[in-house]
Amino acid sequence: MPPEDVDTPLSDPGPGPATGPVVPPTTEPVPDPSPVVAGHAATAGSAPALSVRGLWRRFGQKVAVAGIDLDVPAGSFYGLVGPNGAGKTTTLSMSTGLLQPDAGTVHVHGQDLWASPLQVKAMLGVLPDGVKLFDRLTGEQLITYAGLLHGLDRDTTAERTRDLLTAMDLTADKGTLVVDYSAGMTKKVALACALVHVPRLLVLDEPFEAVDPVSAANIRDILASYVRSGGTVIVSSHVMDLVQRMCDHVAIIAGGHVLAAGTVDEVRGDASLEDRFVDLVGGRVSGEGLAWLRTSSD
Ligand SMILES: Nc1ncnc2c1ncn2[C@@H]1O[C@H](COP(=O)(O)OP(=O)(O)OP(=O)(O)O)[C@@H](O)[C@H]1O
Repeated sequence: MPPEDVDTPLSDPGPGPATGPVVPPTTEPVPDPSPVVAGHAATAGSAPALSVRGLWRRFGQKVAVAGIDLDVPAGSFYGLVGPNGAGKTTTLSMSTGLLQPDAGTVHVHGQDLWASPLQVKAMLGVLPDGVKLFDRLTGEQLITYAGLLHGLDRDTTAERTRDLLTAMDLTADKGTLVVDYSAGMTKKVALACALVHVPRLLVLDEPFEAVDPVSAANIRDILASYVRSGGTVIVSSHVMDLVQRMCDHVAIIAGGHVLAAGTVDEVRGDASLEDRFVDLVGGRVSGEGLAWLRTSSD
């Protein structure tokens, strides 16, 4: 039986102490995952990092997610794209234990999320949409709190907190209350909290929204390094160009359904991802529609 909905990623301490650097070392990169189409087997011999089957969620009369199947290969950098209201956040929330599905199963590295929520959540780093944080803590305190909740010892937590503050360009503001952070700073400190315990699977809902270009480039480097070392990242984004450049796999969802999924090259074919997205999703409207919006009287 699934647990009740949870509204903060910091509410579940992961078991066991963990050690090691904040971002897994890059000295032994793992090879890129082999091409996979969602719903099919992942890299031979290993369970997908995330496997969802028949995921459903309704809000009143609105079906937000209508029976989604998705396999995210271990070691992939996976983009989840779709128009506003497509069901991305609802899918990611159900895939990370933040929202109870009406039906369907979620497995993370082969383990059933709802049967073993604590074990599975210890493998997850989550940046949810509309992050709810303990914002009366300073940035430094918040990352420290996240590390300790996940069972890290104090020295490891302090070291990683320092490194993460540097990586997110938040060192100068480490003593500022999170409630006084800008939207981008809040996003970055939340991302630091998601990384501090070195999860096996990072699930990031719109991680670059409101983040400045330099910080975004730094975060992309951190995530790319994390993937090269064997971690798996799922990001939702509306920026097709970014997903095409950054991700190796992508799923396009709309209306609570998966329209296409696979490697980025498989999904986009000969077109750009953006053109493929518009082809599949449709919805372009003529710019001639808002005649009253013209400022010239001509
Ligand atoms: N708590 C809720 N109560 C009622 N309806 C909801 C709720 N959460 C989501 N929905 C509805 O479910 C649908 C999917 O929403 P969701 O937030 O998953 O979309 P999304 O793809 O993340 O959109 P966006 O790109 O705009 O963030 C939308 O129609 C939305 O209005």
